[in-house]
Amino acid sequence: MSVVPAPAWRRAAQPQDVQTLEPPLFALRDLGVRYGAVQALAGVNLRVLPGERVALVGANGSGKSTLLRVLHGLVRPSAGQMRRDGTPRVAMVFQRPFVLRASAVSNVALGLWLRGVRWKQARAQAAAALQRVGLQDVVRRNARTLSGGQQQRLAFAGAWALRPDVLLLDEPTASLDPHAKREVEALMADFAASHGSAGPAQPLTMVFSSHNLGQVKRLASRVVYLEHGRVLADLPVHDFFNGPLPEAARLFVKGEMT
Ligand SMILES: Nc1ncnc2c1ncn2[C@@H]1O[C@H](COP(=O)(O)OP(=O)(O)OP(=O)(O)O)[C@@H](O)[C@H]1O
Repeated sequence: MSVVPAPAWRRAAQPQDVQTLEPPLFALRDLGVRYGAVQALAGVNLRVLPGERVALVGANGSGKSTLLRVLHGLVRPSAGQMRRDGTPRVAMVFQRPFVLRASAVSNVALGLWLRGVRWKQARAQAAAALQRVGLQDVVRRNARTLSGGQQQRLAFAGAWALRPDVLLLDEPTASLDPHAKREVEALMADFAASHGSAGPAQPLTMVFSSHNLGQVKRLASRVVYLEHGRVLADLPVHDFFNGPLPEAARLFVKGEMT
């Protein structure tokens, strides 16, 4: 009798199959999240390793934002558990970043000040972060008057100023025009090639949600496909786009690519 190997996506969905010497930054086991009657995540098993660039894909309402919020610690699981290795610094860029009616530099500095950095130092770090994202010419502009793309870069500066080990991005280019999209994507690639708070030996880890599968192909090292709060496929990016997929994921990819 010949033994037919399980499809790659089925094997990859089993966390015990992931062999690595490195401890995962995040290890989620049978994790579930409920918002009242809504089961936003169910039975999620996921390990995120240092330096990975994980893309979360799936239809609206499949649980991508919730998963990012769990990783950030903003949403508590209602079932299962999440383990974190050590205390990585985690920063998140939200889908609709909140922008204060204040200068760009004050917007970024405020995030640092709220974490205990003195105001003068916070402003200096904020200015450096704005430079990092190419906003050095609008440091003193009222942030509300910045374009959509600039406001998104402002949000990136806010995250960058925290010197994160893990960067979580919720549909970072969703509402941007093509030019701004390209700029923000270039920034994501640039950040992905950076390192965490411990220096060059510690590559930055990125987890982002996206409906833009071209972007996923360009930026991700691994793709997690969610449907109705469950992980249906968890594959290296090449396998996700070239290998066999569960039917629902295959149809999703086909639909999003057209
Ligand atoms: N605060 C909340 N209260 C109640 N239900 C919520 C809340 N946040 C999310 N949900 C529900 O949980 C499910 C998962 O939502 P989530 O925002 O995580 O999905 P998503 O994949 O990020 O969607 P999108 O692509 O539209 O951003 C959806 O059914 C959503 O309506």
